[in-house]
Amino acid sequence: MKNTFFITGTDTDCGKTYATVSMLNALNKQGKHTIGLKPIAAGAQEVDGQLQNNDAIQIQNAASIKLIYEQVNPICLKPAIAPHIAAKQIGRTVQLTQLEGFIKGAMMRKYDATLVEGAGGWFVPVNDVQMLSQIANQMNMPVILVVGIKLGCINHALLTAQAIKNSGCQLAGWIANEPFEHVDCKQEILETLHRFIQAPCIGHIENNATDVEFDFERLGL
Ligand SMILES: Nc1ncnc2c1ncn2[C@@H]1O[C@H](COP(=O)(O)OP(=O)(O)OP(=O)(O)O)[C@@H](O)[C@H]1O
Ligand SMILES: C[C@H](N)[C@H](N)CCCCCC(=O)O
Ligand SMILES: [Mg+2]
Repeated sequence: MKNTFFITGTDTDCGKTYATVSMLNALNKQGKHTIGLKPIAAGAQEVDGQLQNNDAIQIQNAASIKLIYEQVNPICLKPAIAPHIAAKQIGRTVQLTQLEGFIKGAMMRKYDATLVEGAGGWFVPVNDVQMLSQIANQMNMPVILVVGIKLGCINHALLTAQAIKNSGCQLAGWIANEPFEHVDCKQEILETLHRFIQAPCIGHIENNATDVEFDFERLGL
C-alpha cells in the first residue's frame, strides 16, 4: 500500500508508540495528512463505557486525519498480555483477513502517510496459526524497525531485521529510540547497529525528546 508503513520493534516497550507519535508529529509539521492505526491492542481500560487502549488513544490524537476510535483500533482486548492469549481469555477469535478489512476501511481517506503500529515484537501471534506481522506482507507495507536502546538490543535488532527479510517484507528503515536516560556504552551500541543493520537509520529519538527530525526522504515521503 502506498506510503503506508508497519511499525515494529525489538520488543514490547521498546518505544513503537513513542516513535509512531513522534513521526506523526514530524509529518504533520510538514503539512502532511497522516493516518495512524493500532489494528490490534492488548491492554485496555474502560472510557465512557468503551474499552480503549492507551497506544491507540495517543496515535488517534497525533494523526492529522481524525478517525473514530474503532477505526484506529478495531480490535481492543482488555488483558495486557500477548494478543492471542488475551483473545482466547475473552473467547474471541482474531483473523488477519478481518484486520486487513479494518485497515483498508480506515484508509479510505485521502492521506499522505499511514503508520500502522504492530504489537510487541515482530513475531507476535494473533491466533494459534497467524502472526500479526503477516499483515505487513499481505498488504505490502514496508517495515520500520524501532530499536529500544539498551543492553541486549544489538541481538534483538539484528534478529528482527533478518526475520523481517525472511518474512518477505522490506525493511524500509530503522529508528534508534532511547527509552532509558542512561545506557552504558550507548555510542558503541549505536555504532554497532549502524554497521550491521542493512537499512537506513531514519531517526534517533533521544530520551524524553519532544521535537524529533526524521529522514522521511529515505522512505519516499
Ligand atoms: N524516547 C523516549 N523517551 C522517554 N520515554 C520513552 C521513550 N521511548 C519510550 N518511552 C517510554 O517507554 C514506555 C514504552 O514505550 P512505548 O509504549 O512507546 O513502547 P511500545 O513498543 O509501543 O510498547 P507496546 O508493545 O506495548 O506497544 C512508555 O512509557 C514510553 O513513554
Ligand atoms: C501487553 C503489551 N504491552 C503488548 N500490548 C503486547 C505484548 C505482546 C508480547 C508477546 C510476546 O512476545 O511474548
Ligand atoms: Mg505501543
